[in-house]
Amino acid sequence: MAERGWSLGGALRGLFTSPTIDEGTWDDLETALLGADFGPDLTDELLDELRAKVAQFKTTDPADLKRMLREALEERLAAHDPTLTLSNRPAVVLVVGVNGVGKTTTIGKFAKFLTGYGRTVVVGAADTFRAAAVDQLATWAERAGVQVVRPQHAGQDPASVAYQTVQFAIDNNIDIAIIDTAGRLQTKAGLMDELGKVTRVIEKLAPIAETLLVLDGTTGQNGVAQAEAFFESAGVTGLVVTKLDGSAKGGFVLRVQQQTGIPIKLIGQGEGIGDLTGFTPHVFAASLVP
Ligand SMILES: Nc1nc2c(ncn2[C@@H]2O[C@H](COP(=O)(O)OP(=O)(O)OP(=O)(O)O)[C@@H](O)[C@H]2O)c(=O)[nH]1
Repeated sequence: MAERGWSLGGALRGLFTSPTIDEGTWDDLETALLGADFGPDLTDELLDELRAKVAQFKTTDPADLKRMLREALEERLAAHDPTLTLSNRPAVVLVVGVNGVGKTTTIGKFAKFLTGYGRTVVVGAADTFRAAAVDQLATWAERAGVQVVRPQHAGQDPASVAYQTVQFAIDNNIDIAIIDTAGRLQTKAGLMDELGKVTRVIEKLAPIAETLLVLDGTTGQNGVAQAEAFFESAGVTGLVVTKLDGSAKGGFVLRVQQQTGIPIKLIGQGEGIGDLTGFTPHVFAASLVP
């Protein structure tokens, strides 16, 4: 398996080639986990658990420690169900997040991903604050080969564009309607309330299958705060972590899922249309600790 930028592989290399587990091993492991953005609490928790296991199995072999680390990560990553619930017809997916985290890009990639599984998709441009945002979504829709519902005039109420998108899906028998929303800071109460309105209006036509919060994988504790605020205002059902490519922050994925209890459902690893994958705990753990 090719090593990912967010893998711990590089940071752990020296550690697991030393002949025996000693105090230096634990110091180096702590540095590697903190550097990869697991955060202090999770890092301590992992170190305590691994020290106990190493003692229990009376091993001094770094290869055993490596396997135990991979297993500890996988067990935690698998504590939440990453399955996307898209069986309603139409399945409505609302995509939310702060500015610039990669919402629109994610929607383009997600539309392509779904059509690859034979699903029909329409995307709705309910980001009506910026004309450029609508054009950007339309460009991604074209690349993905799916239809787009645009606002009928500048500044149209985002809830009404969302409604029209779901109506379009119903009228045209389309499987999945994905709705792009404007980026908003989680601290702006008015904008967060607007998401509640978008949700209520959509639900006049169809239940929302998934509300996906897009998080930039390099934002650390602030990403956790974003997840908590959006969870309260918008009832987030899943997280999408983007920009993991070129970041050394793979630990963020576990940290944000563990601290918020919201499952990670998709992972973005690049700006290309194919750079989105489902989240498979086993595969992710094996990539983190190769
Ligand atoms: N490297 C990398 N870049 C990404 C990824 N996802 C998105 N981007 C880049 O992040 C930037 C912002 O992406 P957008 O999709 O416009 O973000 P947005 O959340 O829709 O932005 P607003 O509409 O302003 O809120 C763009 O330059 C994207 O190419 C990713 O997984 N990896």
